[in-house]
Amino acid sequence: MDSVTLYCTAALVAAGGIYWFVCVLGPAERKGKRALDLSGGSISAENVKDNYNQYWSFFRKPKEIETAEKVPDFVDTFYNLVTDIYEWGWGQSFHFSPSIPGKSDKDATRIHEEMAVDLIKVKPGQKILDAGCGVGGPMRAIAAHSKAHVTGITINDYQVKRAKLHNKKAGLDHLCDVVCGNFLQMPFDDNSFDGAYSIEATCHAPKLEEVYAEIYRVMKPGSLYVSYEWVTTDKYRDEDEEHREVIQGIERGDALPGMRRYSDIAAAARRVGFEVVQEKDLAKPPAKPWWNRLKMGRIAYWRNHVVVVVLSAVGIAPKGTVDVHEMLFKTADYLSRGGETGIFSPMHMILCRKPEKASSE
Ligand SMILES: C=C(CC[C@@H](C)[C@H]1CC[C@H]2C3=CC[C@H]4[C@H](C)[C@@H](O)CC[C@]4(C)[C@H]3CC[C@]12C)C(C)C
Ligand SMILES: C[S@@+](CC[C@H](N)C(=O)[O-])C[C@H]1O[C@@H](n2cnc3c(N)ncnc32)[C@H](O)[C@@H]1O
Repeated sequence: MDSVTLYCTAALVAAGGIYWFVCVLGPAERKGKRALDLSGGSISAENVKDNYNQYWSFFRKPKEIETAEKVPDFVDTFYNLVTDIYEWGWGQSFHFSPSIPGKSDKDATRIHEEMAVDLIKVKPGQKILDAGCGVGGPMRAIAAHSKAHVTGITINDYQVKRAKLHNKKAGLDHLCDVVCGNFLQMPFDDNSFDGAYSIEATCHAPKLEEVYAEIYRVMKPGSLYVSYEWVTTDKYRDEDEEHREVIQGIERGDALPGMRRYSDIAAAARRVGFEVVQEKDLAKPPAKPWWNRLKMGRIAYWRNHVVVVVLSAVGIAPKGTVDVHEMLFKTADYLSRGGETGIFSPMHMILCRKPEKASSE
C-alpha cells in the first residue's frame, strides 16, 4: 500500500469514527434532536456565553430572584440555554417519573403523564390547560390518551416553536395548542377550562399562590387541577450542611427561585380557594427510584461532554454550550443525591377542585 492510500484509509477510518461517535452512538436517549443541532434556543450563538453568565448572576443577587417580575426572564434565559440539551439527552418530556421494572424510560414517562390526566377525569373533546408545557411531551401523551383538547403555555418562545413542530409531526396539532406567555398572567378567559395540570413547572413560580390563583381563575367551577411539585420532604433538615448543599445545587442548576417544603403545597392551594382532594408523594416506596435514570446515564453524559466540547471547539455548537452542559452534569449529581437521601421529591402530587361555588358567594 503506498503512502497516499494509507493516508486516505486512515482519514476515512477517522471520519467514520467521528461520525459513529457523534451521530450513531447518539446521546443518553434518542429522540430526534442531534448533537449537530444544539443551539441557544432563541439566543443567537454569539450571545450564549453571555446569557449563561447572566443566568449565574441572578444567584449572586438572590433578592432579585425573589422579585416576581424578574423570575420569568431568568427562567426564559435558562430554557433558551437548556432546551436543546434536554431534548438531545433526555427527550421531549422535561420531567422525572418513577422507574417501572420491565418498562422502558419512555413507557414509565408516558404512564406518569397519563396518570395526571386520569386524575382530573376529563372527557374526550373537553378543554384542558397545561401550565408550563415545555416542548409538549406530556401534552401529546395526554391528548392521545384522553382525546381532550390541550392548550399549553410556556414562557419560552423557542419551546413554543419546538412544541408546535412536534405536535404537527405527531399528527396531534388538532388536539394540541401552544402559546407563549407567563402562567402568572395567562391570556385566557375566566372559567374557560374543564381541567388543568402542571408537571414539574410551577416550581419556577416565585410564589406558588400566584400561579395557583391564576390557574384557579381560568378553570370552570367543579373542575380538577393536578400538579407534580418539586419539594423538600420531611427528611430535609435545614441545620444539615449536606442537605442545604444538595438543595442549593438543585435550585441553581434548575432555575428555581427557592425550593418549597412539602407542607407548603396544600396550604397554598387552599389559600387561593381550591379544595384539596388528594396529596401524595409519588416518589415514596413502593414507587421505584426516579433518579435511577439519571445515574444510569452517567457514562453517556461523559460521552456527551466530549461531543459538546468538540462541536463547540469547531464552531458548530455555540460557545457557552460547554458551560451549560457542565452545569447540567453537576445538577444531575445533586438531583441523584436529593433522591437517594430522600430529602427531595420532584413528584409531590396535589389534586385540587375548584368548588362549584366560591366560599364568599
Ligand atoms: C423539571 C425540571 C427538569 C428536570 C429534568 C428533565 C432535567 C434536570 C437535569 C437535566 C439533565 C441533567 C444532566 C444532562 C446530561 C449531562 C446531558 O449529557 C444530557 C441531558 C441531561 C441528562 C439533562 C436532561 C434533563 C434533566 C434530567 C426543572 C428544570 C424544574
Ligand atoms: C421543567 S419544564 C416542564 C415542562 C413540561 N411540563 C414537561 O414535563 O415536559 C418547566 C416548564 O415551565 C415553564 N415555565 C416556567 N415558568 C413559567 C412561567 N412563568 N410562565 C409560563 N411557563 C413557565 C418553562 O418554560 C418550562 O416549559
